[in-house]
Amino acid sequence: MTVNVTVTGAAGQIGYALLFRIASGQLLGPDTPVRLRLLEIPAAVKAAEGTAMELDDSAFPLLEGIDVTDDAKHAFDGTNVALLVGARPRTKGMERGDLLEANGGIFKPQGEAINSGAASDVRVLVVGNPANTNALIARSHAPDVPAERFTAMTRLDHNRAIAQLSKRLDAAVADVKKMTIWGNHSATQYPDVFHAEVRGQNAAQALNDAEWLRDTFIPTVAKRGAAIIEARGASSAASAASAAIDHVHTWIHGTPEGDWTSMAVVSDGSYGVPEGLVSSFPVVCKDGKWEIVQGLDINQFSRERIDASVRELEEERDAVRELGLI
Ligand SMILES: NC(=O)C1=CN([C@@H]2O[C@H](COP(=O)(O)OP(=O)(O)OC[C@H]3O[C@@H](n4cnc5c(N)ncnc54)[C@H](O)[C@@H]3O)[C@@H](O)[C@H]2O)C=CC1
Ligand SMILES: O=C([O-])CC(=O)C(=O)O
Repeated sequence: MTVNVTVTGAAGQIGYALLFRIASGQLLGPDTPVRLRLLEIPAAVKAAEGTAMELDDSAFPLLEGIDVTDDAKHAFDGTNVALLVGARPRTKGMERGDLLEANGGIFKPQGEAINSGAASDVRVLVVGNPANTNALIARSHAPDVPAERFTAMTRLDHNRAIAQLSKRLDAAVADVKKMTIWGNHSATQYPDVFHAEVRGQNAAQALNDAEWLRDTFIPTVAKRGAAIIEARGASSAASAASAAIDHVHTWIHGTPEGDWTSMAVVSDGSYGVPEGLVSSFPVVCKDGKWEIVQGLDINQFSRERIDASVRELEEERDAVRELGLI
């Protein structure tokens, strides 16, 4: 059956890297036809139409149709997978906190449109920053959609952490399992290697280097977004699109046996993260559903870092509450 996929911010740099991969079957699999709905602001509709022309020109066998619109209601009508990418990206020198107000207004009407028109199986991934809190806003305006369908992206952080660890241990990326990102998709995020495994061995033990972990690994992963901006003069785009593909593919098709992934999901109170916050956890996916991995032993070092990132999420929640956005 054909799956309707909505992409917001379709004319942006992530959109440009993402759409061709969706249309080629990498999001949903090689047997699933897809219909795309591209949502943009009026000023960027023409550019999105240009991308749609290129999608046509690629003659993707799985692509059944493309609609470009500036109307959120139309964009989300009957949607099965909604990728909320459109937002104001952080530019040089800008703090993520500044983004809250600029982006909050976008995600309220989009949540309402998802609530009123999306398919009953809709799955939502928020990529646009501040992703966790934007997901919180969208979710709070979609009371009829089950909370577990709203997620935010920390898969890029997860992939960055795997890449850094595999380099350090001279291991293949595929040899790293059970990486975890906790908390917010921001510089306070906590990439946790204490439960990770490299070639079957505990990663923290394999590293045996608390200093590198604390002073190099964690800040490198947590500040990678800023480092890319510094280097490219623009924020991560192809790697972000790749992580969005990974996130939804894993959600639908499942995590491999003996592994898990990281997703920011609506907290049920697990690991002391207040209920309702959209926070990153280790999750396993099966049959199109995610579940937080339970029972992990959290040491003091990890506890402090998880708590700090969760505190930031609470502050963001309080700020958008004050702005009347939730
Ligand atoms: N969660 C994550 O790991 C990552 C998140 N991001 C975030 O993703 C977002 C998009 O990044 P880029 O594509 O590089 O930005 P971009 O500026 O190239 O594109 C954003 C697009 O969104 C559109 N847009 C703005 N408001 C909209 C609305 N209300 N409805 C529909 N479209 C709208 C703009 O017209 C623009 O075309 C940014 O917020 C960025 O910070 C980027 C990298 C990683
Ligand atoms: O900070 C940004 O705008 C881009 C971002 O989220 C990342 O690269 O992780």
